Amino acid sequence: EITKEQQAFMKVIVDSYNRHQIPQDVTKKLLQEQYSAEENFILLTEMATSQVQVLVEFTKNIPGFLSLDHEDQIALLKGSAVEAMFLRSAQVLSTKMPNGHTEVLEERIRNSGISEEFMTPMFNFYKSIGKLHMVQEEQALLTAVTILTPDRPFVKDHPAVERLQEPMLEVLRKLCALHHPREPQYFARLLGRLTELRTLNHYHTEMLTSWRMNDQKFTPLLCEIWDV
Ligand SMILES: Cc1cc(C(=O)O[C@@H]2C[C@H]3CC[C@]2(C)C3(C)C)ccc1N
Repeated sequence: EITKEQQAFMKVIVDSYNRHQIPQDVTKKLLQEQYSAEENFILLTEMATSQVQVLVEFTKNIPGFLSLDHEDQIALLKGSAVEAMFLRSAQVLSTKMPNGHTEVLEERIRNSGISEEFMTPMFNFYKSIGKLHMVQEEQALLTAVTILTPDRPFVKDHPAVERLQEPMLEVLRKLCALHHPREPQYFARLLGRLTELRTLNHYHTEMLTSWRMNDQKFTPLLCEIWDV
């Protein structure tokens, strides 16, 4: 079963995942600020910016990450940011939010200048994540596994990243068996979500381009992480 050192390893990741939540003031604003496409976009920009900050803090605490080649650290962060954000917001939307917040956030996302063709795959993903009823340990480890994907663009030392990702996949597999004993395929379904996540990268790039075209303003951090 899960060994002592795997438990310690998992605790580091889960504590970091829970410690770095999206600041309350951002989620509070979701309910307060008035409701226009412009205002909604500004809120999403704040949310995305704080999600990137949370992502960077979480990533730094993944055991072994800071001992990777520095350029590979950046390549992994930039390559996984969108997926980690969609994962985090899917979890926020499907569990964390006090009831009532979810609908408001969903409405604001739907009315923020994101065109319909990206909305559908995005919300389909949110629904498919919600149906999994992941426990928080699984959410934290799945996010860490996503960040440590060796085949991101510009990653030089693949084997070094694989050596970090493998033990995480092993713990995640055991967790799934532990928390979902009657669903032997649960782990496979979880990894299947990562494939679905990759398709969202493409839609996200289109979202950024269409926002850019409408001359919407981005924050420096979002420009840096997505080279826009
Ligand atoms: C450059 C830029 C990017 C985003 C973004 O990616 O938002 C993410 C897409 C969905 C998944 C996480 C987001 C915050 C979301 C819930 C809107 C939002 C605003 C903005 N000015």
